[in-house]
Amino acid sequence: MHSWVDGQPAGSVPLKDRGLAYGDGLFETIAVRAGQPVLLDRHLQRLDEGCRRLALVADQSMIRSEVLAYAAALGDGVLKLILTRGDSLRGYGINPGAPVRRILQGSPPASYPPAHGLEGVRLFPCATRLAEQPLLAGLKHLNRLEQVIARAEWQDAEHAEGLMLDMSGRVIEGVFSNLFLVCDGGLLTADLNRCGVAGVMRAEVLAQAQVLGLPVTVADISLEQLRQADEVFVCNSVYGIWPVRGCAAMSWSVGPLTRKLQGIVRALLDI
Ligand SMILES: C=C(O[C@@H]1C=C(C(=O)O)C=C[C@H]1N)C(=O)O
Ligand SMILES: Cc1ncc(COP(=O)(O)O)c(C=O)c1O
Repeated sequence: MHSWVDGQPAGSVPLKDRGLAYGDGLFETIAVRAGQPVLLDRHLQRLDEGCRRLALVADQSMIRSEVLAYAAALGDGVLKLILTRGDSLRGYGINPGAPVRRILQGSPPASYPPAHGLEGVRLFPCATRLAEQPLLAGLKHLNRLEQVIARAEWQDAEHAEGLMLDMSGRVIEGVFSNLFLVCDGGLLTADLNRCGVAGVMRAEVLAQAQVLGLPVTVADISLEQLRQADEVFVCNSVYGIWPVRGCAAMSWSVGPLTRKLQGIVRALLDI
């Protein structure tokens, strides 16, 4: 399907776009089923928070309308929404008059091997560490070089995702997913106030855990806590939940809490 730029079919953006020059913008990757964007409110909430923190002035109701119209035309697939701070010729200085640019791209449904969800995955232990930057932590901004470098660390099919630590060795997330541990019947996921992306699926899993009455802890996680977890899973907005069976010398069984949450998320994503 054709991409849209500022609500019009288009295949390119100007060379002066600040998203290209500086990664000055935000993005959302949204699963679309039967013409409906899945978890749209959560995506738009994160985008709104990103706009607030980056002082990007965007018309949120126009964005919602465009996403709904684009998703309806896409049917089933993945919708990528990019907002950039528009154009500037050179220099970091912001041109307050430049309107925020809206880019919508559609792609077919993700084609991950079904075994990832059924049998679980292994994580590659990435050497690339996440830098701490509280100003940007949690946002899905366009500067994703750490993930690009980390994803280039493995090519084999044995590893479906990578494990990323911060500079102090804390366990943070996957390269394109968030990470959960099941410990003593409750969920533990990393505090993302220093680095990491606060995923929409992570937020949904936390909300579902609350509905199920599960104890939830958001805190710093050590490698030793990861090793001793009863179950481990990763999640994102596109594939839902993958149980994790191993990472380097660590291994886990696929357990009942992971399966329960996976079932709930599968129903949402219709997969
Ligand atoms: C990096 C993108 O999006 C992330 C990656 C995936 C995926 O590959 O499964 C899913 C959702 C996003 N968190 C992208 O370019 O869309
Ligand atoms: C670094 C990182 N963490 C987590 C996620 C998961 O985010 P979401 O659940 O919003 O797809 C992504 C998705 O791109 C990501 O790139």
